[in-house]
Amino acid sequence: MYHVKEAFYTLQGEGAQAGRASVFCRFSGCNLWSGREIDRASAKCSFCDTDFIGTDGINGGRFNTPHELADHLKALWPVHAGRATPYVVFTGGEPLLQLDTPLIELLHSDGFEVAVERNGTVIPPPGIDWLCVSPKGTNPLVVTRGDELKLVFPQSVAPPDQFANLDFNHFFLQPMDQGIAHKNHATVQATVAYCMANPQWRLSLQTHKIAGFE
Ligand SMILES: C[S@@+](CC[C@H](N)C(=O)[O-])C[C@H]1O[C@@H](n2cnc3c(N)ncnc32)[C@H](O)[C@@H]1O
Ligand SMILES: Nc1nc2[nH]cc(C(=O)O)c2c(=O)[nH]1
Ligand code: SF4
Ligand SMILES: [Mg+2]
Repeated sequence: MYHVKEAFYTLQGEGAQAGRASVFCRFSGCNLWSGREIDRASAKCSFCDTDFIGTDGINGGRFNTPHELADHLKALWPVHAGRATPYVVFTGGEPLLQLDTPLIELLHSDGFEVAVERNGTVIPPPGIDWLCVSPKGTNPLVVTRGDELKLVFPQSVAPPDQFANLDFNHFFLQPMDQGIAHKNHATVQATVAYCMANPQWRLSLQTHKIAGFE
């Protein structure tokens, strides 16, 4: 049984694939936070910007089999998509608590590329086409390779230096959203300054929030 908070068609807003049309599947639940505000301060990840409790979001629900969920996600990709490769992004919550090989294989057999946004503390199944890892505080990474490392910045206990030599093709810093408009905000300025002083790192802005397309 899969628990999905919400699923929707949009553009990837962040990182190296920003701007790409994507079906998002947001799984319910996370291993680093209950999702309840009352637990936030004591959670292993305390700056989360997402509601991932329950299955009550748009196109959310419980799915008994990988076939059911794959069909549900496939139906969100536009029929007249031309030459674009269909793309699904699994996020959450922590998607690797639920994503498994049968679901990945079904999506592959229908031509989808499969991407994952993960916190790095859960071992992924094989076959994922695009792995984004976003380390959280001192929670140990169980896998230190992937396509992109996207660190929310700043985290005092997780400075970028700690990750700069890991086996990734892209290194991004994403300003921590604290519910304040991005423009001219001190966190964005600090992130820009860090990337300018350490050009291995690139700026990732959450474009869906800035442009308001979601
Ligand atoms: C909500 S998380 C879900 C996936 C997974 N649990 C993870 O943490 O990577 C999706 C992305 O949003 C980022 N994120 C979460 N809270 C944020 C915040 N307050 N500001 C900026 N990015 C944030 C995460 O680091 C991650 O890259
Ligand atoms: N448009 C859009 N892009 C995203 N990239 C990563 C997201 C996430 O919450 O994992 C996200 C999201 O929530 N919306
Ligand atoms: S690990 Fe990801 S989903 Fe879990 S609380 Fe942190 S940002 Fe949110
Ligand atoms: Mg998000």
